[in-house]
Amino acid sequence: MAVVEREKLLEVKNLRKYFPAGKKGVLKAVDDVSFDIYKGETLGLVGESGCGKSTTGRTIIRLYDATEGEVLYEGVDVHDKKSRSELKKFNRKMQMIFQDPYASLNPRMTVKDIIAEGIDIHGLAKTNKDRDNRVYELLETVGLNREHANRYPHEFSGGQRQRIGIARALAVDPDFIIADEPISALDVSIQAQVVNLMMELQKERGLTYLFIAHDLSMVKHISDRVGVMYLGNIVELTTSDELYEEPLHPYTQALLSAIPVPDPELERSRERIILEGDVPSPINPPSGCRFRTRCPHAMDVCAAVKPKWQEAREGHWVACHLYDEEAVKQQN
Ligand SMILES: Nc1ncnc2c1ncn2[C@@H]1O[C@H](COP(=O)(O)OP(=O)(O)OP(=O)(O)O)[C@@H](O)[C@H]1O
Repeated sequence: MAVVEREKLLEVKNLRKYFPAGKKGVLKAVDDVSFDIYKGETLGLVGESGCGKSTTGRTIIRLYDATEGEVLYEGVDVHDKKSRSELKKFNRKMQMIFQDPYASLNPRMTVKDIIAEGIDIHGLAKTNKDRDNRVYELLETVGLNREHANRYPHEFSGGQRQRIGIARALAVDPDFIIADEPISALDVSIQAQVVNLMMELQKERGLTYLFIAHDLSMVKHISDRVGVMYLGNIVELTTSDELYEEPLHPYTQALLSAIPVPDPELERSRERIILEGDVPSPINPPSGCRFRTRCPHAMDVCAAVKPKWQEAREGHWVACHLYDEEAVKQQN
């Protein structure tokens, strides 16, 4: 895939986001994460609940300050102290769509005012009529219509509310959108519609997406490349096709084995990989490797030395001692 030759829009370098966690010290929600996103691509980010996907997205867009590391947008660090006007410029380029279309829209505002918020902040409409027309156009872009403009969020279904959230994000004509589990709260029948809408908008407007999700099958459908997060780290990153066909990390293999396939015959014959223990929490991370049953090293090496982040094959990155013999040797 030509992705590797494309121009970088975003570079995330050694990003860490720690939260204070009482007497226990710090909670390492994001712990040294690095990746690039190329212009016009969709990078999927998957992993179990609590692994740090949302915190990564929120830190990139500056909803949180980074504890350490850099986020370069077109080569400029978004976390550097900037003037108000520079920050405003960034805010226009990067937008976010949230998981819960019920909670993320102000119930007291009309759809028109919700969508026009960014238009107002950035002074994009010269007159009220211009403002209205922009809102009507955006409603039509996301598959709603102008009659919806004066209604309130509670009058809409989940899928329609997510469309309103998308229209709100598009109102300032961004280049980059972080979609934080935009379909998780929706009925399965509606999920594909929202994903298809996002893909159409990407094609029409040249958008770049960071698409955060639980659902691995939908992520494959929308993403050019996919990163797998585990306990605040990205453990594997490659093209969507390669990740699903030849996953290297035992954690990715386990996540993929949990996706049911429609063919009952095939489903019965598949090996389902069971991960040891509960979903790990960064507040109390497991001391040994959770993948030891899959790993010939079968030792606590992961707890002692973090596996190196390396390109195991061209464009296919992984952090696992299965592919880091040097670290294993040092431990022996
Ligand atoms: N504002 C915060 N203050 C303290 N801890 C937080 C905060 N936000 C997230 N966390 C913690 O950071 C860790 C990562 O959370 P995050 O929401 O990023 O995970 P996630 O992978 O997006 O999970 P989910 O899919 O459940 O949203 C969790 O342990 C969470 O409890």
